[in-house]
Amino acid sequence: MAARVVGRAGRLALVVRSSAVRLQSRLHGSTGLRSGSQANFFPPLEDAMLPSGSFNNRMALITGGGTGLGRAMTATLSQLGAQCIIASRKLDVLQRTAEEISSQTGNKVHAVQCDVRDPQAVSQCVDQIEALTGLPDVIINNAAGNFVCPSERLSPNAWKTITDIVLNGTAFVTLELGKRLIQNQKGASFLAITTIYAESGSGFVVPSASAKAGVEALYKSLAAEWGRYGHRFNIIQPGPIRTKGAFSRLDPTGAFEKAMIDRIPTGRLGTPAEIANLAAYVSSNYASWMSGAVIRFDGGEYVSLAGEFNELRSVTPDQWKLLEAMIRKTKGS
Ligand SMILES: CCCCC/C=C\CC/C=C/C=C/C(=O)SCCNC(=O)CCNC(=O)[C@H](O)C(C)(C)COP(=O)(O)OP(=O)(O)OC[C@H]1O[C@@H](n2cnc3c(N)ncnc32)[C@H](O)[C@@H]1OP(=O)(O)O
Ligand SMILES: NC(=O)C1=CN([C@@H]2O[C@H](COP(=O)(O)OP(=O)(O)OC[C@H]3O[C@@H](n4cnc5c(N)ncnc54)[C@H](OP(=O)(O)O)[C@@H]3O)[C@@H](O)[C@H]2O)C=CC1
Repeated sequence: MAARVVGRAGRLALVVRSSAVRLQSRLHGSTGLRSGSQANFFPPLEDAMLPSGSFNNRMALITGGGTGLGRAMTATLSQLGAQCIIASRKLDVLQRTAEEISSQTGNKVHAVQCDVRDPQAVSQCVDQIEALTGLPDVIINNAAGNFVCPSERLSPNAWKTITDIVLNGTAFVTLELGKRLIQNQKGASFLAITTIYAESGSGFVVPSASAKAGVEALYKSLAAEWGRYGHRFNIIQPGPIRTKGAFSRLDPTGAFEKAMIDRIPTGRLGTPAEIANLAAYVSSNYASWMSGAVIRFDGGEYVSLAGEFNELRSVTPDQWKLLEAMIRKTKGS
C-alpha cells in the first residue's frame, strides 16, 4: 500500500515537474516561469521622490559614496539640497564622482579619503569633515567589502578584512561621529546599509553575513540608547541591485543572475535610484519618528526564498485539479 502511494506520488511529482519545465522553457527559455513578464507591473521610478529642497542646509556623510549604491544616494541627497561628503579609500574615484554630481546638482560634494578599518584615519576624516562643513546631520554607513568563498577556503586575514570593513568600520565611524555630535548637542540620522542575509545568514558569504548581523545589532542597540541625544538609527537591507562592486565579487561569471531574478516575486533587480529614494526618505525629517527600523527592500526575494511551498508557483491549473482531487480523497490520518 505504502509503495503504491509512494509510486503514485512519485509519478505525479514527475508529471508536475516535467510539464512545468516544458511550460517554463516555452515561455521564458530554460528556467524561470515567472521572470521578466511580471516586472512590467513594477516599473522602477528613477526621479527623486521628496520635495526639492528637503535637504537644504543639511550636511550628509556617505561612506563608500564614490561608487554603486553610495554614489546613487549621494546624487539624490545632493539633488535635494544637501551638501555631501563622500569618504572611502580611493581618492581619485571619490573626486571624479564628487565633481560629476556637483556639476549636475549645483551643490557642493566633498571627497575625503578614509579607510574605515583604521580608527585613527576615521578620527582624522571626521576632523576634516568638521573643518569643511561642520558635523553632519545625516550619516550613511554604506562602505563594505565582500566576496563569495567557501568558508573552508577563508584565511584569517580574509575574515578579518571583511569584518574590519563592515562591522568595525561602521562602528568606528558611528562612534566617532556620535561622540562628537553628543558633545556638540547636535542630533543626527544614522543609516546602515546591510543585506537580507544579515537576518537569515548565508553560506559562501559568511564573514559578510556575520559582520552585517553585527551592524544590525549595533544600530538597534544605539537606537535605544542614543535617542536621548537626538539620534535616530535605521537599517536598510537591500536585495540584489546591479553594481560593479557587488556583482563582480558575488557572481563573477554572471551564471547566477537569471536564477536570482526568477525567485524575485517582482521579477527584476532593484535599481540604485530606488534605494537612493528610500535612503533619502529614512534620512529626512519626514521620517523623524522612525528609529530602530529594519527595512527590507528586495522585491520580495527574502520571503520567496523562505517559504517552503513557494516552488508550487510552477504547478499549472490542470495539475492543481489533480492534486486537489488526491487531497480530497484522503480520509483520516
Ligand atoms: C548570485 C549572486 C549575484 C549577485 C548578488 C547580489 C546581491 C545579493 C546580496 C548582496 C550583498 C552584497 C553585499 C556587499 O557587501 S557587496 C560590496 C562589494 N564591494 C566590495 O567588496 C568593494 C570593496 N572590496 C575590496 O576592496 C576587496 O574585494 C576586498 C574586500 C578583498 C578588500 O581589499 P583589500 O583590503 O585590498 O584586501 P586583499 O589584501 O586583497 O585581501 C585580504 C585577504 O582576503 C583574501 N581574499 C581576497 N579576495 C578573496 C577571494 N575572492 N577569495 C578568498 N580570499 C580572498 C586575500 O587573499 C587576503 O587574505 P590573505 O590571507 O591572503 O592575506
Ligand atoms: N549591490 C547589491 O546588490 C547589494 C549591496 N549591498 C550593500 O550596499 C552597499 C553598497 O554596495 P555596492 O554599491 O553594491 O558596492 P560597491 O563596491 O560599489 O561599494 C562599496 C564601497 O565601499 C567602499 N569601501 C570598501 N572598503 C572600504 C574601506 N576599507 N574604507 C572605506 N570605504 C571602503 C568602496 O570604495 P573604495 O574602494 O574607494 O574604498 C566602495 O565605494 C554595501 O554596504 C553592500 O554591502 C547589500 C545588498 C545588495
